[in-house]
Amino acid sequence: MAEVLSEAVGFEQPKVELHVHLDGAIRVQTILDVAKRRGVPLPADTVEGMTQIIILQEPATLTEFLGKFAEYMHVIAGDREAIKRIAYEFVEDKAKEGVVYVEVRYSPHFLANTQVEPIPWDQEEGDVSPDDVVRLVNEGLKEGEKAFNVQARSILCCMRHMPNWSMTVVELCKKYRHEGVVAIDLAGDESLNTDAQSGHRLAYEEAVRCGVHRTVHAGEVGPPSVVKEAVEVLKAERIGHGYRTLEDPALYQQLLDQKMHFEVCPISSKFTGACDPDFTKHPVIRFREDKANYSLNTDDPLIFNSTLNLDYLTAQQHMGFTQEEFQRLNICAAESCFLPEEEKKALLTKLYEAYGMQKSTGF
Ligand SMILES: O=c1[nH]cnc2c1ncn2[C@H]1C[C@H](O)[C@@H](CO)O1
Repeated sequence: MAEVLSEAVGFEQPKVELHVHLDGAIRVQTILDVAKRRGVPLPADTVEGMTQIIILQEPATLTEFLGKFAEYMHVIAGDREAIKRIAYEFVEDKAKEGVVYVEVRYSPHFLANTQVEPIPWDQEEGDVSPDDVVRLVNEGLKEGEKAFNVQARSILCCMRHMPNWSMTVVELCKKYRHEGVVAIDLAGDESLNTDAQSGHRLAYEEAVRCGVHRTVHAGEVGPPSVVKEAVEVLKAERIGHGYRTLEDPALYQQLLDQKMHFEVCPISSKFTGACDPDFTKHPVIRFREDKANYSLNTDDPLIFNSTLNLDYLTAQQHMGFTQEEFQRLNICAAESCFLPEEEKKALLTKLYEAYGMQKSTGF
């Protein structure tokens, strides 16, 4: 897919990306390098070979997609140098894609090998805790920001199937809120667990109490009731994906009225089976027609073998998106980002200038 359209550029102006998983955006070369250094055996020893193993070749289910992380997470998890490296390289990759501001998310527990129960990816116990992971990612992002002139912030993920991790996640959000962590998320398999368990609810209550920003994966493959719960119970300020909101017209209208932000990931939604693979039927077309508040994002470019440009090109070539709409949705993304107000204003000014607009004549 990437090869066919690789020459064209969908939107060349500065972009904002709000929904991308750090552990779904690792370079294959880095996985190979780290595996070699640590002596971890892999089923292939070339970028091409490992890419074929990691990527989803055809539309699948969210559950099948989530299984792909097990192909390589054991290589990176528990290794300080690797964790910092993936964060740094991530910023470099975003700079090349023309992103000026990004919020990148991950589960600190999934990259740890101690103080996490159970220890993920069949690792032996080591000495990298979820707290260490957050510090290492912060360092990598900060160094990347300086080197590549991209503003990068992070979001820490709770995992649907691990409610016992969630209080630690919110505590880490609080601890590192002045070092680049801007919000909490709830990710994972919505199709297995449609009601948020009490561990997640308590963590989100604490987030509200402490002014930690909140986003929730909801309505990606789960029914509109998951979106409703995200908004009403978890007090989500943004919705990850949210496609199935359209099945509940009253809920959709309510979210339109309150200008809820939908973090849309077109290519992802095809490969996870969240949406019809025919892009001309994609929910984001309806979002566009209704002038909803939404952004375009990659989600997990490693596993979809994609780039942000490919998401924009897809919107342009299969859904009739215009440059003007790309500008509008990036301004929506900046307005809905989790930066403090002053920094958000500066980001908006940067976009208005790049797009040649007066702030007052925006959309
Ligand atoms: O699209 C997604 N939906 C739900 N969960 C996801 C998606 N992409 C990645 N994840 C999970 C797997 C990652 O290990 C985790 C944290 O980034 O979040």
